[in-house]
Amino acid sequence: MELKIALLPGDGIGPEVTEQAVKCLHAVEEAFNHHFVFTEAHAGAIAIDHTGDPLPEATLQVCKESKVVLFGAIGDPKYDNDPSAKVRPEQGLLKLRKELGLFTNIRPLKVYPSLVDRSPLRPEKVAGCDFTIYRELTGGIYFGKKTLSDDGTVASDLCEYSEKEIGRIAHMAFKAAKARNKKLTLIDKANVLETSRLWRKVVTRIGESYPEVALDFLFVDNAAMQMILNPKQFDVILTENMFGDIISDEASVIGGSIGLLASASVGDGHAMFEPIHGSFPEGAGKNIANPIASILSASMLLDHVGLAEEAATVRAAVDKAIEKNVVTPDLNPDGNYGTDQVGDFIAHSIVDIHEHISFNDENIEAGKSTII
Ligand SMILES: NC(=O)C1=CN([C@@H]2O[C@H](COP(=O)(O)OP(=O)(O)OC[C@H]3O[C@@H](n4cnc5c(N)ncnc54)[C@H](O)[C@@H]3O)[C@@H](O)[C@H]2O)C=CC1
Ligand SMILES: CC(C)CC(=O)C(=O)O
Ligand SMILES: [Mg+2]
Repeated sequence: MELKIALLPGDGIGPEVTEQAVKCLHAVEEAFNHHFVFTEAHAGAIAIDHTGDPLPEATLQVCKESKVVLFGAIGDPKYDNDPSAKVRPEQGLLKLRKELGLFTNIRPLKVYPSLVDRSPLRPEKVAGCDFTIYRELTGGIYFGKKTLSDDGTVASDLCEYSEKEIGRIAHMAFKAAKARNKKLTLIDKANVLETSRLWRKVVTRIGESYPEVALDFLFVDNAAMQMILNPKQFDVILTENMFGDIISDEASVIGGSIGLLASASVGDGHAMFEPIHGSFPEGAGKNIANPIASILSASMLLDHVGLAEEAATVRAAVDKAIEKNVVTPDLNPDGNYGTDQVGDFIAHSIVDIHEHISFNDENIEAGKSTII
């Protein structure tokens, strides 16, 4: 298959982890005889440095002309430490999500058996934990009107949702739940927020078309607690933009590190794949960032374009690295493996696994840590 991939490494550790994902995609090309055409472009702080714009028009064009986008991370302390900055790296990412119509962000969490002891929670609480978060990505408070009074003492951010915005992601989450363990939990704050009450109404109505899926509701404060008390109760979580952002970082520690969590953003036709973490500026240039979230994002990309066996092979190679403890310091502070070495190991394993294992429908499905 010939496939056009837009590559936006971004800032901080973004380029380092994306490099490993590209290495793994090259290994897939070699093993399966595909041809991937990468076009690299700037986004985030690096794009501001070059053009003054965190999402230059040329970058947006590259993304629109490619079948899929592989994104690293954006963000830089020089903007984080300057609250008065008018142009910020994060605006580029938000605009990109909006422009590409990526209204659904899928963030799967799976606890690897060999990492159970890395979780800050007790092993029996987390062993076997496997759920997926469906986070709305192009609406809500991140996109609402912002105001700041002339004297700078009063600010506001508007949170707005329409039935249409809620309905389209709700259908995707119900379909995912139907294909998984048939449970959907809507996380909201319907005891306080009007937007949350609209979410409940729309999701309840849509739920009638999915009678096999058990729907329940949790207020977000309780959900944050339940995530730690009993994470195995979850199957598919559906939530709005900001709650999903927060809950998914919290969920990531269950599995041992945020450096393991990948995501797929889909919607009107375009699709983008990125780790859930940020640019981890303190880790940049030190060869310590975990590349697995980026590599698993690449595996979600392969699934998305119909290359299921290739995606399963990447996941199997990641499983092998984790089982053999070929992991970065976030998972093994006493180990000897950096970002590069983990990327090399997984890339070599992809070729090796392809030579020795033939995936059928059953074992492809068994590695279902990705799209649903
Ligand atoms: N999608 C994106 O591009 C995102 C960008 N950001 C931006 O990133 C910058 C830093 O934000 P933070 O709040 O510090 O979040 P962050 O996700 O970059 O880092 C938080 C902590 O998570 C750990 N971590 C993150 N990625 C890791 C990896 N691959 N391997 C090992 N450990 C990892 C580190 O301990 C780090 O201190 C900010 O400018 C922020 O706006 C934040 C979140 C998402
Ligand atoms: C930096 C934000 C725009 C995004 C974020 O934190 C995320 O998508 O997880
Ligand atoms: Mg986030």
